[in-house]
Amino acid sequence: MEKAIIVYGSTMGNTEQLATKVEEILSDNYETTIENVNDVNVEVLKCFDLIVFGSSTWGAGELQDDFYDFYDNLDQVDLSAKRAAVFGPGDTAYGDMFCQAVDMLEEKLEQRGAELIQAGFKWDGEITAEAETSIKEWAMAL
Ligand SMILES: Cc1cc2nc3c(=O)[nH]c(=O)nc-3n(C[C@H](O)[C@H](O)[C@H](O)COP(=O)(O)O)c2cc1C
Repeated sequence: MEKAIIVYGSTMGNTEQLATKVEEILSDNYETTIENVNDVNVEVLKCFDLIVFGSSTWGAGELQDDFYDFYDNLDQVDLSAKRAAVFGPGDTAYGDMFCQAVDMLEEKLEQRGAELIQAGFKWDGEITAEAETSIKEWAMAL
């Protein structure tokens, strides 16, 4: 069975909630690992076929705080031959900065050689039952 890792950063629990739904779906087809970004080193990514990052957007279009060191350290790993995808909640009240962390992580993954296999999942507002259904559908295509 192929291996998938979900690495998430979450200040108030919204991204974490989405991450658990992604894991629920991926565990049907992958041997899955789910990690808070605070508890994981970039080196571990080498062991997985599919890499999924989840980050909310904070400040003005910035990564979730816990993601910064990990994001910088991604420059040290070669992710070619890895498949990847990114998700995150945000708020369209932030205009052009809506879910910008998703875009930043996608860009970084591509720079490191990973293949983005699906457009990022961006959710506006509260994590409702509808949000959970939508992210599960997104995860089914991974
Ligand atoms: C101070 C503050 C700044 C935020 N900045 C942005 C932003 O630039 N873009 C965006 O899409 N959402 C922004 N948000 C919304 C959060 O991303 C959203 O509440 C998200 O669900 C939080 O997820 P988390 O609990 O996993 O951290 C901001 C929220 C706060 C409170």
